[in-house]
Amino acid sequence: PLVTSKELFKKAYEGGYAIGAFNVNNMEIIQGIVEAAKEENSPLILQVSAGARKYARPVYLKKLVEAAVEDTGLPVVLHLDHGESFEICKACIDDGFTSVMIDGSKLPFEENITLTKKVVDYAHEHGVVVEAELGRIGGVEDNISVGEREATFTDPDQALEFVERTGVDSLAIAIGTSHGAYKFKGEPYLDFKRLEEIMKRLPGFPLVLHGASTVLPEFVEACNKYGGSIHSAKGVPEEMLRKAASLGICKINIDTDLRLAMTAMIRKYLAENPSEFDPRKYLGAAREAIKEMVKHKIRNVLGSSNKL
Ligand SMILES: O=C(COP(=O)(O)O)N(O)CCCCOP(=O)(O)O
Ligand code: NA
Ligand SMILES: [Zn+2]
Repeated sequence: PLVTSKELFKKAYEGGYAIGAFNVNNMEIIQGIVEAAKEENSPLILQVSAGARKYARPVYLKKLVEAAVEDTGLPVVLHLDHGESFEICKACIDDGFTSVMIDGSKLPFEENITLTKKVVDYAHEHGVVVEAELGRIGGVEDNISVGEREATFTDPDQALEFVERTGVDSLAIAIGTSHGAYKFKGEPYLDFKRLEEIMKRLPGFPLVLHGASTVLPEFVEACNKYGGSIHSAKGVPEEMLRKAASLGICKINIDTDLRLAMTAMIRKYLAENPSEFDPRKYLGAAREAIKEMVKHKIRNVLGSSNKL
């Protein structure tokens, strides 16, 4: 069935593990992710960005996720990733999503609170949970100085006030990650001191880590071996993610690692099978690559195997 993340996060917090939140854009990606979670007996969040809704059109993604739930019997959270307006959150809630993110992190503090509270009120009326964001998760190429770090990372006192005033169910925090494949120019760094300060103020409250792909080198190399050109790509070491999962981080967002695994596999397949032109061959190989990547994340990063 489709479920909210409320109980999943509570168990994850107490159990010292995290739930994977994987972005979906088409059938093969959904199938690969869900097959992995089934085999690992793991709770799962499938998340849809605004870009995915535009690419696949909402009804296709909704029906594909419903098909995955029917086919596997898995409890799945269907989550809107980075909703930027009340309207898109409302549309997803009305469309049967069980969780939405309202990302007001670009707004001033008070406006983020007002917008988030409006979404929380509507969502809670409909039995849906809400994730918000405080602090700026960097863009793709951000490499920020200490000064900027203070300005963009989540302030622990503000986090407490934000949660109290909005009633939000989970909070995406900024402690050094950024979206995409180019997260760090220097050494990877997550501000665990800041995470612990936030946890002190919000004991037991589910925190969310965005920009949590590792950008595994073997997949970047495979992309480049078969015609790709991806350079200076760097992500969050899996050791750091395991530490975050053992702490108050209950949801870990992963998209880039799936993109790299899928792209490497398709490039490799086409290079090694030049006379093949049946899309099921390379899309099927891509599906397998997604499945293996998600199983790896569940086992090696999230710790959510056999937690269903
Ligand atoms: O935190 C993350 C993923 O972080 P990652 O890039 O480290 O995997 N996410 O929230 C996923 C962002 C996906 C963006 O999707 P569109 O291209 O459709 O806008
Ligand atoms: Na955790
Ligand atoms: Zn994100």
